Amino acid sequence: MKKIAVLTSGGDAPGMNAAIRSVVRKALFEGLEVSGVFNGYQGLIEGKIEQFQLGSVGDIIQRGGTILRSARCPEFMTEDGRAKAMEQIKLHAIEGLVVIGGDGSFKGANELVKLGVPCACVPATIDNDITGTEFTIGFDTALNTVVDVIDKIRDTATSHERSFIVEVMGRDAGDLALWAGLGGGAESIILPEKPFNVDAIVNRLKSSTSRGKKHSIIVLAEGMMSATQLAEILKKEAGIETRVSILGHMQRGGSPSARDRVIASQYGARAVETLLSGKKSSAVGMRNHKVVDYNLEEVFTKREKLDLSLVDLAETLSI
Ligand SMILES: Nc1ncnc2c1ncn2[C@@H]1O[C@H](COP(=O)(O)OP(=O)(O)OP(=O)(O)O)[C@@H](O)[C@H]1O
Ligand SMILES: O=P(O)(O)OC[C@H]1O[C@](O)(CO)[C@@H](O)[C@@H]1O
Ligand SMILES: [Mg+2]
Repeated sequence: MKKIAVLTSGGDAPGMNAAIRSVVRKALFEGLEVSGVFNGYQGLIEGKIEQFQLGSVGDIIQRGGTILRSARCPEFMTEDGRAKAMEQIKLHAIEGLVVIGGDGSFKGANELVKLGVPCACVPATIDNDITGTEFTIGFDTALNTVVDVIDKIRDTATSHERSFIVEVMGRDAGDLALWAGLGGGAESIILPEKPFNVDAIVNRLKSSTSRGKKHSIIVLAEGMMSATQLAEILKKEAGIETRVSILGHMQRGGSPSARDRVIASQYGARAVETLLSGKKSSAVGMRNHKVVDYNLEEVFTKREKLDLSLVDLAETLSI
């Protein structure tokens, strides 16, 4: 193998830059040529490909977002789109591709594998929703961002003796909401993975009010419902007034946490090693504090269950 390329795809995640740096520098260290593909699969289709040197990834380990830019690319979901991407891969003599992104980006890589392109996938998404790895790049930074915001909301919730609903990203997964709820001391956490029980939430709010607790924070995962919907339900069913705070894209921004930089550095280098070792279709990740690589197919099997005992713990601790 003489030349590989790297791209970032799907929603950006803090730590993607640290992963790009790791891929590029490890590849150069191993004597490979390495190119950066701009704008994800869209850039692959359009041939937005540049050869990288050591200096191309200088001063980026601490930066949020992705210097390669990212995209959601419907054209790549079509055979025609992928055929155009294959022309560029051949034109640039790319023999292996590192795809940094989420589950959708991994599906895209799997399609390229079927067309004969060896791919190594690096999990990077604030959603933490990739089967086979305990942690994705970006999750830790987003978690710290959300907890920081919950702390701030609690100040005003306490001062005004109000209940707040904080809507957290995560697409269909509740990981970010669960960890942020526990870390932020939320009174209730509502997740797509757990049946929604309006009575239980109302009872918790009422019993804490009767004990003199006048404020509360409900953390809601976006995949369950919208915060506005939940506020309406609580108003209609129990006459409970809440303020709504939808955190939105601020959760994807900011300088990556030290932990995200470390795992990004580990994952990126491991992805290059898997390509060099001749593996054609792999993903890297973390299991029991160890960096691993595994067959990409595993990502598309059923997702491990979220540890819902953490919801019970959060509720026990916030009575
Ligand atoms: N089944 C598929 N076949 C081919 N390409 C796909 C497929 N699914 C997704 N992709 C490609 O991957 C891109 C990114 O996927 P998606 O928008 O789901 O984000 P992601 O990688 O899961 O990241 P995140 O969820 O963090 O935003 C898509 O826009 C598309 O170009
Ligand atoms: O940035 P977009 O395209 O609006 O996508 C938002 C989605 O992307 C994510 O931020 C990352 O997958 C999800 O949590 C969220 O549902
Ligand atoms: Mg995804």
